[in-house]
Amino acid sequence: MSGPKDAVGETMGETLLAVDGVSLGFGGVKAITDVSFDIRKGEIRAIIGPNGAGKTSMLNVINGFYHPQQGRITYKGQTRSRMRPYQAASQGIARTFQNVALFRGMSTLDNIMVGRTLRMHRGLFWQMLRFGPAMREEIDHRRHVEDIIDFLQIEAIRKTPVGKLPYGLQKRVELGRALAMEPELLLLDEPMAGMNMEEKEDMCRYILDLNRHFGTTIALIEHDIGVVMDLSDRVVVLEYGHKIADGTPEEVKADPKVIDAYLGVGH
Ligand SMILES: Nc1ncnc2c1ncn2[C@@H]1O[C@H](COP(=O)(O)OP(=O)(O)OP(=O)(O)O)[C@@H](O)[C@H]1O
Repeated sequence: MSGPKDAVGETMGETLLAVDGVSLGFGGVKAITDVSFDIRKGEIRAIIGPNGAGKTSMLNVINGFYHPQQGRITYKGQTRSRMRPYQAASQGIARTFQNVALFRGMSTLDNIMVGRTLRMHRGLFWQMLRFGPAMREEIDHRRHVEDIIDFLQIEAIRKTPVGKLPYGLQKRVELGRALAMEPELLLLDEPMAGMNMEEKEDMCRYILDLNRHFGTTIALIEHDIGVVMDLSDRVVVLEYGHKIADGTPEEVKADPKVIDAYLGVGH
């Protein structure tokens, strides 16, 4: 597994997304309380914290799935308190889920093609005729999907129904579907959950390659602290819905609040 990144650190800079004073509750349950942090262009930003800390809720706020009762999200300079997930997607925010969310009966290739639908401009009429501009567009989409299949080294399973694949490969296909949207900001919810050591190392490599070679900004939730420390440029730590720390992996690791709340538990 690679060590901390240096190359990206040099190009990292302007704020891509800012979370400002966000609070989110479900009835009596406060999932997030007055949390602020930013994600800079080109970085890998980890969100960590114990179970129930509000991490997944935060990803859901960022991609428009939940609307915060308080606070705002500013993405590429545009501030919003509400946005639908499809708007987030069309503005370049893609995500994967804690539990794989693929069409299990469909092949790897078709699942990744689904990720392209947002990028298709021609209407159904042209698509049905497979004629002129629609045909050219479909060829472009297929080429893009083939590039993703190459990148993720899943050529051998391109025709396999994803329900038949081992879990680690399903997670890789799900990453492929998110990549098909050509995201500027990629949200990964526990991309390594349930994986063995080798699968984790592979996934780490894909995430780092994506970030380094394609410049994709990544925000990820991950429970494996070793992975977080290796991959991330900066880490935000939540506990019971509150932000308790924010900084480089080294800063966060040394923070007594984090040690008490999180690292102290199993490390
Ligand atoms: N849809 C919901 N309805 C009611 N309560 C919810 C909902 N989603 C989350 N919560 C509650 O909000 C709090 C934060 O949950 P969340 O799933 O965001 O935490 P998490 O840090 O992602 O946890 P984990 O690491 O276990 O996935 C928890 O108390 C959870 O029970």
